[in-house]
Amino acid sequence: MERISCDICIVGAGSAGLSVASGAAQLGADVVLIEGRKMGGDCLNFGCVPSKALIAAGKHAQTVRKGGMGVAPAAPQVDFAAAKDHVEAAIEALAPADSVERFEGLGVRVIRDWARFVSPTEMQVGERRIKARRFVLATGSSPLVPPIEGLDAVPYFTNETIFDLRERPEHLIVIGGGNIGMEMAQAHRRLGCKVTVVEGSRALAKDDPEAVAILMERLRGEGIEIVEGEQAARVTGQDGAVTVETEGGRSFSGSHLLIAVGRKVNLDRLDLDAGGVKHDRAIEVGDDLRSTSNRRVYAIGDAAGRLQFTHVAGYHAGVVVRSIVFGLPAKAKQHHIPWATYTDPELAQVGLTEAQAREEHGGNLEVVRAEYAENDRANTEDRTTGFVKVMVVRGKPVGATIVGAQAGELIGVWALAIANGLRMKALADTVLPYPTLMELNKKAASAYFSPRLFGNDTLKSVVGLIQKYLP
Ligand SMILES: Cc1cc2nc3c(=O)[nH]c(=O)nc-3n(C[C@H](O)[C@H](O)[C@H](O)COP(=O)(O)OP(=O)(O)OC[C@H]3O[C@@H](n4cnc5c(N)ncnc54)[C@H](O)[C@@H]3O)c2cc1C
Ligand SMILES: NC(=O)c1ccc[n+]([C@@H]2O[C@H](COP(=O)([O-])OP(=O)(O)OC[C@H]3O[C@@H](n4cnc5c(N)ncnc54)[C@H](O)[C@@H]3O)[C@@H](O)[C@H]2O)c1
Repeated sequence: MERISCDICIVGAGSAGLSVASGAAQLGADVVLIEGRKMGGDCLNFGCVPSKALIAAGKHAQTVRKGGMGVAPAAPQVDFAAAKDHVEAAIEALAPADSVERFEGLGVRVIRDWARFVSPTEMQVGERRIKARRFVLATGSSPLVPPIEGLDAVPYFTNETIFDLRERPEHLIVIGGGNIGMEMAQAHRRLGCKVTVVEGSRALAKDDPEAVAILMERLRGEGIEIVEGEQAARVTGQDGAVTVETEGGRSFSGSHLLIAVGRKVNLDRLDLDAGGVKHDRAIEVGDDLRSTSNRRVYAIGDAAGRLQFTHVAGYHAGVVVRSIVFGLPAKAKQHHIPWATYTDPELAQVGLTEAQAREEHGGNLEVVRAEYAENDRANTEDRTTGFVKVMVVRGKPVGATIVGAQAGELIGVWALAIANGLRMKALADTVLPYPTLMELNKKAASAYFSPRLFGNDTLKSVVGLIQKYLP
């Protein structure tokens, strides 16, 4: 058996693990990186990249279908397998950045196998025993397969298999109306499938209901059947013909089934008990992302059981690099983390929603808005659906919600403001190029000052005096 000693042993080469590996190795630490499946993890292979590529193909088809601005609408000729080639090409284009070669080039020792604890200070990886000063568990998550009656006997897809499907599903039934469910529903609909979403409570329930309502109207307008408040209880059928029955007694039939009901943290292979690492559904960590029971161990990304996004994985990586490599105190915060759902229109959030802000700040809250319908660029491009809504407390933004074109880009300004404690004045004072959608953000910031400026009688009296005496 080979024995390896290192400074940092990272388990999982997804967004979280790779970010720690590259940062720590480039700063001079001796790093071992272990990956049991595919380099790049979920985001590259089964998550963000393939989903955004498929969404882009759907958007293309929709542009043709919709026509407008003098261009005749036409039925798009969709080659579903070619759309999947595009998905594959996007993954291939990005894969070198996550490859063994790149990381070995940075001085990381990469081992392709599964890792498990054998003691609080050692992991076993195949025939190798690894002793490390610090372990970083970045094992990610997998699709949760719920205990729905009959599911074990019916063919179904998850995010790990749906992108390999090369024949267009006639009618895709999606169980779960979260981020995955709604993004995949619209992409498939636009590529020519019938789509039904069966959601147990409310679709996109973590987002602002007013913004979600606008998105739902568009999705339903495109012909997606979205059934809310219907928990899937039983499935029957075979290849090409599946039926979902709900607790409420309704049933929905289609040709293919996608399960998108949430995530399960990958802990099974780690033998956490042997490592003395406390866990429930995720690894138990404090805000420092350090195990509460084994101080050599950190958990980051999806494995930390907090918000599950690629940018959060990257952020966690920065926090632990600071702590492990420099020995400095570091904590992961959550109040400044944005997210976006890449439907059309996009939906994005950072900080508190309006409801959360009302609960937390009561009478101190002011909500300011800007409408896409009043933005010049949105009008020139016929993208007038949506709004920017900013929650402000004593001159500082505490949350922002955007639904509309490029919401995922526009939310960045509010993420910057909240992360850095900027005041609304900073945004109102910024000069932006005209005509841009970004001006929506400035308009919302200006809306905060308008009543203070233009509805201020004292100020008006002062202006009157100045005007009287100015030469
Ligand atoms: C369909 C879909 C779309 C998404 N879209 C977005 C998006 O647009 N934007 C966004 O921010 N987020 C998105 N996400 C979420 C994002 O993909 C995850 O938050 C992110 O990939 C988490 O990174 P991670 O490094 O924590 O885990 P992962 O990427 O899951 O990596 C963990 C790795 O650890 C390996 N591993 C596990 N156990 C062991 C072991 N014992 N030994 C060795 N290796 C092990 C796994 O094989 C895996 O490769 C999406 C997710 C899905 C499913
Ligand atoms: N754009 C993005 O950033 C993006 C995209 C996709 C996924 N993700 C990440 O992946 C995570 C997982 O996404 P997800 O959509 O699988 O989970 P989710 O938790 O966001 O949504 C799951 C939905 O399934 C519903 N549900 C659960 N059991 C059900 C049942 N039996 N019948 C009907 N409905 C049921 C829930 O009520 C919930 O609305 C997200 O939370 C996010 O962190 C991010």
